[in-house]
Amino acid sequence: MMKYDLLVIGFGKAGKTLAAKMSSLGKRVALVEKDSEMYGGTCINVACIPTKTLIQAAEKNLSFTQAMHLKDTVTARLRHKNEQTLTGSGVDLYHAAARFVSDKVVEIAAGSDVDQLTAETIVINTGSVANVLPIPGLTESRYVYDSTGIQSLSEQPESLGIIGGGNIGLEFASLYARLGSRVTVFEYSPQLLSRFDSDIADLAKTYLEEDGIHFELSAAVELVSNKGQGVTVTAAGKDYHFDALLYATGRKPAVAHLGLENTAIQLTDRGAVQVDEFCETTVKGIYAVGDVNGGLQFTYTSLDDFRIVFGKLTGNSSYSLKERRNVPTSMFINPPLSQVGLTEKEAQAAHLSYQIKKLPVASMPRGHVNNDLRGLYSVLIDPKSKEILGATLFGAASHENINLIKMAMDNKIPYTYIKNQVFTHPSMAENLNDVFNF
Ligand SMILES: Cc1cc2nc3c(=O)[nH]c(=O)nc-3n(C[C@H](O)[C@H](O)[C@H](O)COP(=O)(O)OP(=O)(O)OC[C@H]3O[C@@H](n4cnc5c(N)ncnc54)[C@H](O)[C@@H]3O)c2cc1C
Ligand SMILES: NC(=O)c1ccc[n+]([C@@H]2O[C@H](COP(=O)([O-])OP(=O)(O)OC[C@H]3O[C@@H](n4cnc5c(N)ncnc54)[C@H](O)[C@@H]3O)[C@@H](O)[C@H]2O)c1
Repeated sequence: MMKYDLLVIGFGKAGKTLAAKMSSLGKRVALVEKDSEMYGGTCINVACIPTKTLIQAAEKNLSFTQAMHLKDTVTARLRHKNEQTLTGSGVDLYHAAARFVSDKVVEIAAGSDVDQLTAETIVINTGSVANVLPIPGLTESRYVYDSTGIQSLSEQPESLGIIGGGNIGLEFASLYARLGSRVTVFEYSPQLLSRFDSDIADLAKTYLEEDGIHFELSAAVELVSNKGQGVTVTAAGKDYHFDALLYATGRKPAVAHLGLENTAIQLTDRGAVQVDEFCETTVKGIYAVGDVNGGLQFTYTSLDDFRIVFGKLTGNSSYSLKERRNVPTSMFINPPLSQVGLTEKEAQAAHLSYQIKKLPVASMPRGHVNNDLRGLYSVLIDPKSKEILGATLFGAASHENINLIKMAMDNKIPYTYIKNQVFTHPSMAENLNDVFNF
């Protein structure tokens, strides 16, 4: 049995970064990935990078075929680069499925080849998989896809149904509508984007509708079936016919087939690997990072899990999940919708004293240069401490500018600093002067 200092299961963001870094410090490191088409992990192969490449391509008016080709080129390039970086740093890469047979022994299987590895430190980084709701016909019907399947269609669907109006559902709705498909989104909740303040959520819905997307809210899909051509969705007794159907109703930690029942590793009641503030599981020396540990499901939070585990393994435990705060988000609809800290309704629910200011993109010079006046930047401050409580930026460049606000919040930089900061012109960022001008 091969013995390593560190064994990483899964080629995810946290795991691959940790593996390369520990190897560069002279440790013996192995990484096991079950699918060679997933070298580099979910983000670069079937998630963030391909979807944003497709969105960008659609915005440049590329055809469906051109957009798909560009996406395949980009992901293949990154997959190759990730493999080279990992093996180039001295990590032993195993193309095999990993499964625990005991706390510190992992069986790796590639076809009929089975081997065992052991390591002092083991890191589980197996990601997540799409939730499959128990809707009759969902898994049995043809032309039904999850977020991975919908990225490899050979032909553009003229009509696309989407179950779920969250991150994945709305990003694909926006993408396919821009490519020219007729899109209908079935969302269970009575309000779209219910996490956001209602003015922002309503504005986003209006823009998505202007792009041709149709919404069925409070929709409980009862049945998916194949009647004649394509796929049929039945909701509230009514049939809707599509060429293709995407389901995007959340993702759950990938723990199946990992053999955790052979270990003392506990799961949470939501099926994630239970971890402490250092991402350590209930077995000392075994860590779980990224989507599999039940935290926020973003590439950048997986990377932040790496920082925590790397610190712990190298004798610096000053940063942990307890210190993580103000995690920003960006949803890549058109224009992008970004958020950090509190929304107004959250500030109200917490009975905080706050002031809010909103600035429409239509009053921003760069909005006119872009010839895109859609959106609204909205910020919340504490009038006493002058600290920023939160921001929702809906409009061009929001996915960049939200990171500036996060930095100010983390460092308790008062809003007055941004109000008076010198920004380049004409930029979207310069409008932070005005939106923070309380
Ligand atoms: C369509 C889509 C779009 C997204 N867009 C964004 C975005 O724009 N920005 C963002 O920050 N996040 C986005 N996300 C979320 C983001 O992709 C994930 O949070 C992130 O990739 C999770 O990374 P991870 O480190 O948990 O592991 P992953 O990157 O998921 O890696 C896990 C790896 O483990 C492998 N594996 C699983 N089981 C085994 C086993 N038993 N043995 C060996 N290998 C195994 C898998 O094959 C996989 O390669 C998106 C997700 C999806 C689905
Ligand atoms: N830009 C980004 O950062 C980005 C993009 C895509 C995905 N992601 C990550 O991937 C995760 C998973 O994305 P997701 O969109 O699958 O999950 P999600 O939690 O964002 O959205 C799921 C949606 O499905 C709805 N839903 C649940 N059951 C339903 C039903 N029976 N019928 C109709 N609608 C139903 C929910 O109300 C919700 O709106 C996200 O939480 C996010 O962390 C991030």
